[in-house]
Parts: sequence; C-alpha cells; structure tokens
Amino acid sequence: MDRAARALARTVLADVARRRSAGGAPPRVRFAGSLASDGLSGTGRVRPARRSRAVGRAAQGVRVVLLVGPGNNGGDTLFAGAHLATAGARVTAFLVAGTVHGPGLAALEAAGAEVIARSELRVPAVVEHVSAADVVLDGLVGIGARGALRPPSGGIVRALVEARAAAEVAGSPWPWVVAVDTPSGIGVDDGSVPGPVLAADRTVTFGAYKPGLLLPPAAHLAGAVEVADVGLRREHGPQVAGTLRLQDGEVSAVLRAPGVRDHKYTRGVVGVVAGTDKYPGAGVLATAGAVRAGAGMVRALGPAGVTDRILDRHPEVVTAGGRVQSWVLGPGIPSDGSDAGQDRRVYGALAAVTGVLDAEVTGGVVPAVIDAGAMAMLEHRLPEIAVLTPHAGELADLMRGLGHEVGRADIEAEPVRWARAAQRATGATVLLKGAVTVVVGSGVTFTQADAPAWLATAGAGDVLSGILGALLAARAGDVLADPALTSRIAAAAAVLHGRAATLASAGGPTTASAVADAVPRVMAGLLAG
Ligand SMILES: NC(=O)C1=CN([C@@H]2O[C@H](COP(=O)(O)OP(=O)(O)OC[C@H]3O[C@@H](n4cnc5c(N)ncnc54)[C@H](OP(=O)(O)O)[C@@H]3O)[C@@H](O)[C@H]2O)[C@@H](O)CC1
Ligand SMILES: [K+]
Repeated sequence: MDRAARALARTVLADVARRRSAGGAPPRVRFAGSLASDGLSGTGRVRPARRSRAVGRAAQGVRVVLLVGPGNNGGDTLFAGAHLATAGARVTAFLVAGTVHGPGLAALEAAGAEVIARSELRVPAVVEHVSAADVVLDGLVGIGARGALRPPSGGIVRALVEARAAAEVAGSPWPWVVAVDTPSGIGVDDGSVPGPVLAADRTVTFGAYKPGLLLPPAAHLAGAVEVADVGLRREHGPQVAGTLRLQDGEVSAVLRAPGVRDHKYTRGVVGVVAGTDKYPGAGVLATAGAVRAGAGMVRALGPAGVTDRILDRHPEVVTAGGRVQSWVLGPGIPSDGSDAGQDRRVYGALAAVTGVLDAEVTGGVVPAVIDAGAMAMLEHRLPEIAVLTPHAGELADLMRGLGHEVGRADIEAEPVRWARAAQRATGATVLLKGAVTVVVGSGVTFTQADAPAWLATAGAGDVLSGILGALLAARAGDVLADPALTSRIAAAAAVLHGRAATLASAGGPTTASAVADAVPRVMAGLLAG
C-alpha cells in the first residue's frame, strides 16, 4: 500500500506539472524519485518531508479532492492524499463510508488535510468541491467492486458525471481525474460498465493491468493507464487472460524495414480493389494508406473514374493486374451490386484468398483485408490470414447474416464478445474498429487504444485497410507460414493508424488524407525505437 500510494502521488504531481507547463506557467519540472525521499515510513506515518523545490512547486496550492471508499482502494487514496498534503497541496477528502482505512485516515489527518465524514457528506457539496478542484482521486472502489456502484457512491458519481457534461457544454474547466487502480464501478474482470462511472484522464493501476482497463467499453473510461510497480509478481507487458496490448517494441518488431537486397517485389505488392464511381475517394484513401505504409508497389484496380483519381494523387501506383502479396478489398464498394466490375474483382480475389480456385488462375493464396462491401460477398469460410475490418454497424450486419439477432448497440456494449463470435463463425481474423480497436485471432485478443477521438472521420477506415494491406504484403511469406501472425500485424496496423491520427490531429480536427500522410513519420519513429 505504501508503494502504491507513493506511485499514485508521484504520478499526480507529474501530471500537474505537465499540465501547468502546457498552460505556460510554472515551467516544466522533473520529479524523478522526488517522493521516494519524502520520509514516509512503512507504517503509514507521515513525517515532514524533505522535499525538493521541484516537488514543492508542483504541489503548492493544488486543490485535490479525494473520493474515499471503504476498502483498501480508499486506503491507497488516503495515503496518497497524505503525501500530496505534505508536499503542499490543499487536500479535501470525502469519506463515502462510515468506516474507512484507519491508518490511511490517520496519516491524512496528520498531514493537515480537510476530512468530510460520511455523516456530513452532501452530494451538492461534493460536486461543488470537485468542480473547483485541480485534481480528483477516485478511490471509491477498485478490484473489490461488485456490480454497479451502490449508494452513496453511485449517487455521487452520477451527479459528477452530470456536472462534467454540463461543464463540457459550458466550456468550464474540469479537474484532472485520476482513477486509483481502476475507475470505480467498472466491471474489473470483463470490461462492462454496469452503472455510473467517473471517466478518468489517468488510471494508476497497481502491479498489473486489470482486464477492464483493456476491454471496451470500460477501457474508454480509464484514460491513460500507468502500471505502478508495487512489488507484486507481474507478467511482462500489459497482458490479461489472453488479452494483449502491443507496446512500441512489439509494433516495430512486426514492421519490416527493407534491406539492401530488397526490391519493390520483395517489399510486397498490395492489390487494392476499392472505390466505385459513386465512392471514388475510398479507392484513393485505401491506396494512400498502402503507399504511405511502405508497400513496394500498389496495384489499384477499378473503373477509370477511380483509377484516374488515384493516379492523380499517387502516380507511383500501377493500375494493371498482376501478382500481389496481399489484397485490400471492399472500401467504397457498396453491397448493392451497383458496380459489377468491382464485384467481379472482389469475388476473384476472395477465391484466391480462400483457395477455392486453382492458384494458376488466381495467382495463389495471399493474406487479405476484407472491408465494407466485400464483407457482404463472403461465400466460404475464411482462413486466419484474411482480416475482416468492420465497425460496429457492419459487424452487426455480418452477424445477422450468420443468424444472430444482434444490433449495433449490442456490439458496442460487448465488442470483445461479438468480435470473438465473428472470428469463430467466419474463421477470419477480426479487427473491430472503435475508440478501442479489438483484434481477435485464433485464441488471442488485442485491444489497442492509440487513436484520438478526432480519428472518427470519413475515410479513416479506408486508410487503415491500406496500411494493414501494406504490412501484410511486407510479411506475406511469414504470415502464410504462421497464420497466427496475422492478428499481431492487424493490431500493429491499428497502432500505426492511431498514432498517425494523433500526429495529424495535434489536438484538433484532422482528415483521413492527413492521417495517411503522417504514417511514414510514425513508422520512422517506431523503427528508430
Ligand atoms: N490486492 C492487492 O494485492 C493490492 C491491492 N491494492 C489496493 O486495494 C484495492 C482492493 O482493496 P479491497 O480488496 O479492499 O477492495 P476495494 O476495491 O477497496 O473494494 C472493497 C470495498 O468496496 C465495497 N464495494 C464492493 N462493490 C461495491 C459497489 N458496487 N458499490 C459500492 N461499494 C462496493 C465493498 O463492500 P462490501 O461489498 O464488502 O459490502 C468493500 O467495502 C485495489 O483496488 C488497490 O487499490 C494495492 O494497495 C496494491 C496491493
Ligand atoms: K478506484
């Protein structure tokens, strides 16, 4: 608990300093190790800290509100509050239970914090304090949570969620919310959101990731997750029960930088069947994704109205047929059969991917990205080297076509469950697009949360399909030898896409074209490692 509280306080101070420096004053300060020497003994007593000036500057005058629950989660929060108060913060603790962690409360009181007992607690006062605070620590409940938050925690959090929404509408400031171990009230083991939850900007989780921090929809409420080493045995990387999140080194290991012996064919040729006269832009954007993600060559196939536009933007593209190492099928091709030529090309490529037609006819089995209209053209079970890339609405259509009574809202409520169901039903790797992208392969699930909300823009999915096509083409031989690699490559493509969107957006609106243009810089950064 001592290590957890120190880690929590350290992160809060670092966040405060970063936010202040972003706002202009005071200047950025470094905190490495600062709280490790503040004099707190292992028994939970707070002695006057020997603080560095940097810590003092970060903490002085910072208004901190603690939401303190009955268990050890509340205990961690109380001790962290004691550290912050000792460092100079103005700390107010709201106790939501008659009995809270005793030593933690004693430490907090000894550090001079204000404590509002359960008997004096009024919801409007909590809302007022929180609205005026710089930082809120959500320590109501952690891994001990069972079901939706009960009163009074549930009522407090519901009121805070409403206040936050009102502040957003009014453009009023809202404090930096730090969740202690988990945002209180999420389904810790399954990522569900059974009741009100205060969305965090940061979660400091202890020892190891909890499933609910990686699995949507709860993962959306965790903000930036930091794992604090509290001396517990822990797995490498964020990994829980078959659910993985790729880290930078793992993404760069998936990427293939060309060597001196490489030429355009060994680097991977991507065949793009995307875009129609009705939706030509999807062809341009899918091609842009493949070109920018380092394809040796892109063959773009389609009507002249599409390929002419592609050539205008990307003169390096070839519009004649030939051998490819991966296919990107379906962006901008509606499922209404209105472009017979594009439909025929998709069916031909699917015949190659599934191996139902002889390799002499199709050019052989290669990995594929199957998006948008192409998902409505599936007639055969797919191999793992085929990646379906639906959003929630498309996955609902796909599953209804397979006999499941399911709508878009059901998919959004349980994205991992339905992505897994689609993987089992089709045999393909499934990449379900969303604020948290879920990738399901055989026996493995990746959840990647690398994209800003600005990425929810027309054409972004087309760019992703092109990026993924290029990564699959670059590793086509490896993927055919080890199809399980497909889901890892798909997760890496989601990371590249999300990071490129962050770069292109720089905190504001962006476009799908700008996202594609940012991909080379993201790849360069990852490869430089
Ligand atoms: N484990 C470790 O190794 C380490 C753990 N650490 C820390 O301890 C935390 C876990 O502590 P914990 O076990 O005391 O559980 P915790 O999350 O405080 O909740 C229990 C309390 O919540 C209550 N409660 C339950 N459901 C509720 C609901 N829906 N609505 C309202 N209340 C609800 C429940 O009441 P009950 O249901 O029992 O009546 C009980 O009183 C963990 O998250 C981390 O911060 C770290 O220090 C590092 C080492
Ligand atoms: K919590």
